[in-house]
Amino acid sequence: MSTNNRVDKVVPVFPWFGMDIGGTLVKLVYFEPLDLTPDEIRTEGEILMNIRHYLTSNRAYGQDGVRDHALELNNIQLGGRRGNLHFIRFPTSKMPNFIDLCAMRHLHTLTFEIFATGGGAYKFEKDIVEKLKISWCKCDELDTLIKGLSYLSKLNLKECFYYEEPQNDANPNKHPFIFDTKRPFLLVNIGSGISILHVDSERNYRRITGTSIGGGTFLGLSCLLTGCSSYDEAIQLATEGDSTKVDKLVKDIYGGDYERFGLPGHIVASSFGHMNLPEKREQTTKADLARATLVTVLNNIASISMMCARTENVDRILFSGSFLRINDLSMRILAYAMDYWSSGQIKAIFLEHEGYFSAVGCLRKFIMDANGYEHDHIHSLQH
Ligand SMILES: Nc1ncnc2c1ncn2[C@@H]1O[C@H](COP(=O)(O)OP(=O)(O)O)[C@@H](O)[C@H]1O
Ligand SMILES: CC(C)(COP(=O)(O)O)[C@@H](O)C(=O)NCCC(=O)O
Repeated sequence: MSTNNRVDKVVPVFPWFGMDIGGTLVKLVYFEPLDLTPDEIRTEGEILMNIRHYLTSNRAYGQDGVRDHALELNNIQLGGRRGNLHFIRFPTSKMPNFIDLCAMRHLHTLTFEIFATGGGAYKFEKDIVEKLKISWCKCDELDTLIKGLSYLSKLNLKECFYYEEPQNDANPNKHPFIFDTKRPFLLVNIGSGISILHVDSERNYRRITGTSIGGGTFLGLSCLLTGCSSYDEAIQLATEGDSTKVDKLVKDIYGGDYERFGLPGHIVASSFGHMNLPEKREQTTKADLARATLVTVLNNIASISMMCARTENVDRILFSGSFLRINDLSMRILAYAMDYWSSGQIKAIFLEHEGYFSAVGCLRKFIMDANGYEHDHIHSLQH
């Protein structure tokens, strides 16, 4: 650690990273300092300078790594320094290659600290500590999720948004939502699986429940049913498909609405309910199957989230997680479902940095720990 005289704060040694090694994707946030002093540049050393140039001058790293350029936050203040925040992802299945690449680029000859979270922070710890010399600090993924959310929603006033008229595809209708973390809300994190949290404040939350039917289910079933091989392809197919060719609707069973219990004819009575009949199977396309898979997963998420919001007595549901990446369709379906089933009482809110909050939370914790803020501990209760 070194002391920064300009702001009288302890500035941790560069490089500054936060990392979330999830069930499907690794999310890496990198803070690129823009205010390096001539002295710092002189002592930075070749390896660090190469890392900085490599990460900031490329948008793709090998075949699998991507820098989400559109999400970059420029010229921000973090830990008393000015810089750009970069958002990078790659598949968790490539984690062993990543560790080897770091060793090849001589990262193991440097001494620095990385705060990491997600299941992979535990699963890959032994390998990382053995092959690289870095100090590996594990953080809880839900603590850092809330920390990162709180930080980014304050930093970026356009972080949160909602749809005014979600069912109207022709109208973007995306509006910024000024988010107040002091009032309770539900946080539904749609990653490989799903965790649902009741958040009272940044320091106080409960994990209410979860479900295994999440982003991994959509991707896995889409690959099985359509032969596609990536998330982007699955989403593209779903956008083009018609789920009513696959799902049995209330009107397919009743010939109209089931009025007594308020079930309109257009809602799904049975997901994939048409697929037992050979003639129906013949009429469906890959796109229809991808769309039905998406709608099945979303209906389940919407119904569990709505039930939780009602029992927890909250009127805002925030949806995070990389499942919502390039997925305007799903956000609109969720927003419409919340609006429809709550008669406008419960609002669905979405986030620009989708799956990156836990990684940002790690970075923030790294800066705070350097400054000895041990008491910034989020109070988490198990259900
Ligand atoms: N490039 C991608 N590759 C794989 N899955 C992706 C990609 N982009 C979005 N997804 C979706 O995001 C989900 C993972 O979300 P994420 O929040 O990163 O969870 P995790 O932390 O479990 O990796 C996947 O299951 C998939 O539905
Ligand atoms: C185990 C997990 C917290 C891991 O997080 P992820 O990598 O999926 O983001 C999540 O997949 C989850 O909450 N699954 C649902 C488990 C359940 O409550 O049934």
